[in-house]
Amino acid sequence: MAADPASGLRVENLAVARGGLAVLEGVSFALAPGEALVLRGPNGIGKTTLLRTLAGLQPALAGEVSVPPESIAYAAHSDGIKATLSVAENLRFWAAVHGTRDISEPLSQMNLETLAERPANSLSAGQKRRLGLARLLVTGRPIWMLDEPTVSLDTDSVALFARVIADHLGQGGSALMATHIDLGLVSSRDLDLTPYKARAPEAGGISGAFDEVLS
Ligand SMILES: Nc1ncnc2c1ncn2[C@@H]1O[C@H](COP(=O)(O)OP(=O)(O)OP(=O)(O)O)[C@@H](O)[C@H]1O
Repeated sequence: MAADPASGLRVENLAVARGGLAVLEGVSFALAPGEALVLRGPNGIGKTTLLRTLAGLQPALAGEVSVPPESIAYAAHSDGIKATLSVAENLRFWAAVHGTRDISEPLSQMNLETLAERPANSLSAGQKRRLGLARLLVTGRPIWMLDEPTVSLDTDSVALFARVIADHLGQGGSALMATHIDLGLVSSRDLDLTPYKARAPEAGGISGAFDEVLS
């Protein structure tokens, strides 16, 4: 049986793949309630792939994850926004899906009150990003996974976002983030994924045969 999400997230010996090829192998870490962990590593190392796997959007090649995807709220680049619904309708939709609370607090926390009746497809990139982050608040899920959450956000919105994360951590939530900026969170740690880069397939395998055709 899966562990209680309140006891945090443990990942052991995880291997993940993209496009049919192993990207990361042997990834192990723990994320305690109240803690933020920032994934680091060069472009293409597998930060997004790791987040997608933990969120249950794709299967792992190997390894153990201590909590089910239902404990995790994932915010990706595309944010899951319904373009033809208004900001408020988007949040009401997600609140209904997750059986959670009123949307007024998330609207105010992400500074979206004056945009509540605007169709989502008329928002700027940064405003869309704020709506995607407000969605996290209505999920009521304890573990947030965020892929470059501050892209397109202006300085004030980054500060707003950092406050929302700090509140979430203060309430016993946790956050796993791929971000290149320093959010100034007191309790955050870094996890460099570079040492977990999967070994290249053996020469003579499919890619080896492909090289021979090209040469
Ligand atoms: N749809 C796809 N099909 C095949 N390969 C993919 C696909 N998306 C990503 N990849 C490859 O998978 C590997 C891991 O990509 P991923 O997006 O997880 O890296 P990342 O660390 O998040 O990168 P970045 O810092 O650039 O966002 C890369 O080599 C990438 O080229």
